[in-house]
Amino acid sequence: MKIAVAYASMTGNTESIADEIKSYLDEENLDYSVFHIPSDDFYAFDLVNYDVIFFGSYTYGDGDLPFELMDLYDEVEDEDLTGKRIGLFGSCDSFYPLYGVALDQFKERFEFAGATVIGELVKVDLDPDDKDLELTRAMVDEVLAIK
Ligand SMILES: Cc1cc2nc3c(=O)[nH]c(=O)nc-3n(C[C@H](O)[C@H](O)[C@H](O)COP(=O)(O)O)c2cc1C
Repeated sequence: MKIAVAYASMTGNTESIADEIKSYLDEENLDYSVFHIPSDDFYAFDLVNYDVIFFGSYTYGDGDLPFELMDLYDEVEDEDLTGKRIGLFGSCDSFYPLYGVALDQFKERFEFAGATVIGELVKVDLDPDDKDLELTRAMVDEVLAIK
């Protein structure tokens, strides 16, 4: 099973969730590749190389996608992601009316491309607390179907 953890994070909160996913995968002795977009190149066509993708996005602007994920979002439409299992996570801020909607948009787009988005969307209000990290691990369990 090939696993990727791919995410964008401007101020580090989404990265903290990604770090929890990485720790958990390490504990389970699972191999994975990590992409912090845009420092690491990761395009829509890279998704097809993985069976499982943990994909992280914060929400920006007025319920917008992060700028660095916009091309990927557009190009997912052209990929066939049938059979891919995806878990979505990201930091948001409940101060904003459009709370974490980037994740809803990615869910819709990944499903359009044939992928299965599994478990709850892990929307975290700013930096993750212990409860958020528990929910993150529960999402990973569901996506991997390991527990
Ligand atoms: C200019 C600006 C606009 C934002 N707009 C939203 C928004 O519409 N909805 C939301 O849930 N969060 C919004 N946020 C909050 C970010 O998603 C939040 O700060 C998050 O923790 C950033 O994640 P990161 O640390 O991984 O970069 C906004 C933040 C900024 C600075």
